[in-house]
Amino acid sequence: MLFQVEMTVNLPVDMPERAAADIKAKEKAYAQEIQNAGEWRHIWRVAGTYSNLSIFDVKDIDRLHEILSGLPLFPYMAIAVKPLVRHPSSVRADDS
Ligand SMILES: O=C(O)CC1=CCC(=O)O1
Repeated sequence: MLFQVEMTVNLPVDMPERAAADIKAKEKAYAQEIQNAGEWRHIWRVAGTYSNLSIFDVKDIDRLHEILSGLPLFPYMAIAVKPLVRHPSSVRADDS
């Protein structure tokens, strides 16, 4: 199943710089692991924001929730999920 996910990060203003750098490094490692596994298909920065737009390809919504709730930045993010289905006018042979 394909999902579009928008994540907006809101770190507390009083979070020490070192703690912020550490959590961002953990987030990157986790995100790259899921990308390499093929479940996190795209991640794009929304220009001018601290948000990303991502596409996930997972077996079900429970797996998506498992991934998202495991994000180190999860406690500091607003997340919006939209399920996607194939568009009848798409010229792509698959859903890549
Ligand atoms: O910086 C972000 O948009 C938050 C984030 C999600 C995965 C990642 O590596 O950073």
